Amino acid sequence: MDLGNHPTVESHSDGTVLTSAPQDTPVDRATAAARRVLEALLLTDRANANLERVAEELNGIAEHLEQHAPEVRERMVDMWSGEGVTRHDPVTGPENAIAPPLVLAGMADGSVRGEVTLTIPYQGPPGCVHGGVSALLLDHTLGVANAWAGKDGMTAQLNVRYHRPTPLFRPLTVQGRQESVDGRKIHTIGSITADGEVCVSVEGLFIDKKVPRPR
Ligand SMILES: CCCCCCCCCCCC(=O)SCCNC(=O)CCNC(=O)[C@H](O)C(C)(C)COP(=O)(O)OP(=O)(O)OC[C@H]1O[C@@H](n2cnc3c(N)ncnc32)[C@H](O)[C@@H]1OP(=O)(O)O
Repeated sequence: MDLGNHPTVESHSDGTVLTSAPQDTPVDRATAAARRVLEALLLTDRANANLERVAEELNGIAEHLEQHAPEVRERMVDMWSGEGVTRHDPVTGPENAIAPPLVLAGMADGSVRGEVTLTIPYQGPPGCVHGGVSALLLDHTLGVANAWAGKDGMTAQLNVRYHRPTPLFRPLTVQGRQESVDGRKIHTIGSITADGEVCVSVEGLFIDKKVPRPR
């Protein structure tokens, strides 16, 4: 992808935040509220007599947002301008309601890491994180690790090993690190740990390829 100018381990200090932490802006507050709605819908009593009204009100909000939406092409240009690269993705994006969102920092040793606690919308097995969600978090984290290392690409392979169930409702540490670069091939590894134990580990092969930003 064309990531534009972004911090790298060569140019920035230990602990540099690489993704967009949620801010106190209307769009971030609205997205946080949507995240809260997603979770509340899963948790509320199925017999809640007001669900019909909830559906009407949520559809009303969606209609309002749709009425104020520019053409998708135009919106995409705006989305990918400036800092946009980390504001809308499904892992770290504060503007994306399906993102937890995970905040990642770059370390002086070349790794990137962040902490996140996942809740009911990300459930796979009872009380545990869905394996696809873990793969999503790690794919993106490896992508950010590549950007931090200064050579990024597109995922060609992601080999995922699930060592033990990944718990919901507990702090998880997500990390990634570029291992080596061989021409256009980039090898990157990562893991999700809970209470110091590895739940998921990945090895990724990325290929250096630039997908231009919409203009
Ligand atoms: C702070 C800002 C943060 C911002 C950070 C944001 C991070 C976002 C991270 C998101 C990451 C994603 O989800 S990316 C989206 C998911 N991935 C994709 O959609 C990729 C779809 N696939 C493709 O576009 C393509 O197949 C590519 C790019 C992977 C490769 O195509 P290509 O460019 O034509 O390259 P090609 O000539 O085929 O291959 C080049 C060399 O790589 C090898 N190769 C290619 N594919 C594979 C493969 N799957 N497995 C093994 N080897 C492979 C070839 O054999 C060849 O080796 P040799 O003959 O040279 O030895």
